[in-house]
Amino acid sequence: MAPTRRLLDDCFLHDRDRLRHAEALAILRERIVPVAGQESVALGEAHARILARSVAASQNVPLADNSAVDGYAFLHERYLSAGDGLLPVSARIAAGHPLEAPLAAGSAARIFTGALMPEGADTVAMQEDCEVTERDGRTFVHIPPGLKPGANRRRAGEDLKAGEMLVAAGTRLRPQDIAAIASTGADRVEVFRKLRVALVSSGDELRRPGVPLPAGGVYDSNHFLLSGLVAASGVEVSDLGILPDRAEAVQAALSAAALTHDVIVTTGGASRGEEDHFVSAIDELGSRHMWQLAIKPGRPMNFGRIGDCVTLGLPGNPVAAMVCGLLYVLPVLSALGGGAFFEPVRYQIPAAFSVPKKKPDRREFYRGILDRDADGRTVVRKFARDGSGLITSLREADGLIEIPEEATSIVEGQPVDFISFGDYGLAAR
Ligand SMILES: Nc1nc2c(c(=O)[nH]1)N[C@H]1C(S)=C(S)[C@@H](COP(=O)(O)OP(=O)(O)OC[C@H]3O[C@@H](n4cnc5c(N)ncnc54)[C@H](O)[C@@H]3O)O[C@H]1N2
Ligand code: MOO
Repeated sequence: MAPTRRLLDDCFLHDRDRLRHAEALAILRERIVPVAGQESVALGEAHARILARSVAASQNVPLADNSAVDGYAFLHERYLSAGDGLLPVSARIAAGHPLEAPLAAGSAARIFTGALMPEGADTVAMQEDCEVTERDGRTFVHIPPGLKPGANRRRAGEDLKAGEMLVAAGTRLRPQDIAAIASTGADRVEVFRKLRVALVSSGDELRRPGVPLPAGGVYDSNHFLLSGLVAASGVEVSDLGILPDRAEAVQAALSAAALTHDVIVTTGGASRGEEDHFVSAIDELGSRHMWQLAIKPGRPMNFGRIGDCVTLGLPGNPVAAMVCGLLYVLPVLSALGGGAFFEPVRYQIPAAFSVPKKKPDRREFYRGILDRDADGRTVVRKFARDGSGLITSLREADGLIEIPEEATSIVEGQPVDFISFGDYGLAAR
């Protein structure tokens, strides 16, 4: 039987006693209940929103057979029997201007990409392959041999069939999903309402950029890191600014914010120094579901609730804030907002580095840089410096290298798990 872990109440524990990544995810998955509110939005407003009601295709796409190329349309059977492949051109059909009558028997139609196939034609030859001649004031086209019946014709419903499930409820709408819905003629979708997310930074040392720093001051860079990360998941962000290191001020701000937000994301003040007040504020105002994880960086991460509002407390060190933002905050926002509690894809990539000694019992995340070895194989390098305060490492990296709890060393060439920033839309271009 797995040993039960006690509720962690101090930061001087051994990693063995801390909550593991998988346990933290299990707690989050279990305790997050999606918001109920829904609304109808126009497709133009639907990007990154989470679909609340599944959408089925109301009609075939394409609606009718049409030409895939600019060329000449004809009836395959007749072209075979014509022998020399020479057909008179009896019509011209542009996209949006269908032929009113059937195509004259034994003739071809000049046709353009996307134009409706006329009745009496089933195949199209590309114009580059055809030879056009004028004879006695009439135009003839020579269709090359070897075309299969139905060539270059797009069939009605080949993209979507009427009635087919198109996008399932719970999907975060991507441009290609919205394009598919638009292709069926629907102009609105039912989505979950936007989550209201409050962002709070904490620490007497912090200042917003634009003012001079006092001695010992630090600019609040995490605000911009986290607001960008969460805004990309289609939520409404309110900026609650910087809270001082005073218990009453932190409590007052959190209890007020909890009344008007679905989620409060804090950064800093997450460990339990005397100047760190978030954890005690959550204990005072609501309940804490987890704190102190067996991960590096990100150890002081916490999760709790004040009334109906979920609180996610991220460490102040920027690298830890980003790691926790990607691994915990984004899946929580997705699940709360009606979507999936998603797991990032792990790519197995050979390590171009070695770690002779890793502490067991904790999961470590290094900043990984993709590279090629002498044979052209993709490998992953580790950003040389480990500091949790190095924003540079987040900018240089292509993603996170994830080393599981049980590992005690990494040998060069060994495959390691890689989580790509690109999968979050955060790749450098
Ligand atoms: N005795 C212990 N000390 C520390 C522990 C521990 O377990 N025991 N954990 C360390 C770890 S791990 C981390 S991570 C940090 C995080 O602690 P906090 O969340 O309480 O963060 P702060 O102490 O407020 O700040 C840490 C660091 O980050 C800078 N910071 C804070 N907020 C921002 C911001 N918005 N933008 C940019 N930089 C920020 C802050 O100035 C500090 O340098 O605690 C370790 N200590
Ligand atoms: O684990 Mo902290 O989260 O070192 O940066």
